[in-house]
Amino acid sequence: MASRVVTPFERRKDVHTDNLPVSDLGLSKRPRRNRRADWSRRLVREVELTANDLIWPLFVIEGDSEIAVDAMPGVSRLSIQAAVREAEKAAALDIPAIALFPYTDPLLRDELGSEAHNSRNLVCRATRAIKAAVPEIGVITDVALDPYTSHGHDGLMRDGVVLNDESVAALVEQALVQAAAGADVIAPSDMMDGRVAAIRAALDREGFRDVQIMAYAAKYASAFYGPFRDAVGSNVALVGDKRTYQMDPANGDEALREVALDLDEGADMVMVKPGMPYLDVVHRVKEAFRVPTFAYQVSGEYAMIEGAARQGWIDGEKAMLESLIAFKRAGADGVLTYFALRVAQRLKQGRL
Ligand SMILES: NCc1[nH]cc(CCC(=O)O)c1CC(=O)O
Ligand SMILES: [Mg+2]
Repeated sequence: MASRVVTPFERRKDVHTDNLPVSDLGLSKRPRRNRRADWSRRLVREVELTANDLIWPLFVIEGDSEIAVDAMPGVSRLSIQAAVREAEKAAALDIPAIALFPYTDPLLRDELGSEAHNSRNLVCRATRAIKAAVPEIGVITDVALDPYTSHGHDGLMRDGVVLNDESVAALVEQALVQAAAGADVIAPSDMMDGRVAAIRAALDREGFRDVQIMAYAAKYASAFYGPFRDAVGSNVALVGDKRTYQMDPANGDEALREVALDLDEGADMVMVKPGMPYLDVVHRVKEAFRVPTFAYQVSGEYAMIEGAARQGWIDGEKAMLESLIAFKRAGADGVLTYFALRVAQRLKQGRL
């Protein structure tokens, strides 16, 4: 992009500095030298954001109409046909992958989350339609029962307890129908122990050896998921909270243990979630394991930036870009972000 020649505000005639006393600290080291000109700032820049860093989460819903997500201005639940069109747009802008999340009809939700392993469910049909129309884009599907259970939890429940091993069996079935529908990447977001190994074994057994696993390895019990739960309708019913399986926000070392387990069990990529409040975790994971590491800028983070921007309280475009470059600086190889399309459009136009 051509950089315009502008008079630094220091040298503008209308800014009166005549009365300032001259002073010289005699410094030999002046970090500001590298920051004086746009060309120099670009030259010393350490990390860059490109379309290749982006994964775009999309919400899908049955029927033909788009339904706005109240707490995520600018985000809607899309029909399968609309999701196909958005996937086409994303591919044209070189976004490598999209991640699908369904709003399931409440009538299809039950105690067992049975709809999760219906091979004709919304996510499976959306995956088939997108892979048929836009084979070049990666499709990531979420493995967890919360969009399908009447109680809103990610696993199966008995006497108020979210069961681990029983849930893993259900998650394996869910992963298999997604892989059969053409998902390129299975992304377990449920935080049950041992689910990566179980899913890997089942995928291999059923002929899906090349289907990748992106593990939500360090997923925290977070208030920043609020708008997402509204979007997929899992908040209405949610009994209690998810602190018996999602991580305590106070823990960092534990994230390294979780990531080590998921890698050991066969995860191809790992994720830290949420994003911005957990950049230290992203950094530690990348430093410790040097594996493909992703961060999820979750719904509540999007809502904070976009909500404040729409009020005119912050510059939304700048806050969006700053938040995303921060993930790269922390060591993330990529970011799941609801801003993906907007950022990719800007990158294409060279407006960064
Ligand atoms: N297992 C479901 C799931 N997968 C992704 C998100 C959150 C994504 C977001 O907030 O954008 C959640 C919500 C939750 O765990 O309650
Ligand atoms: Mg784990």
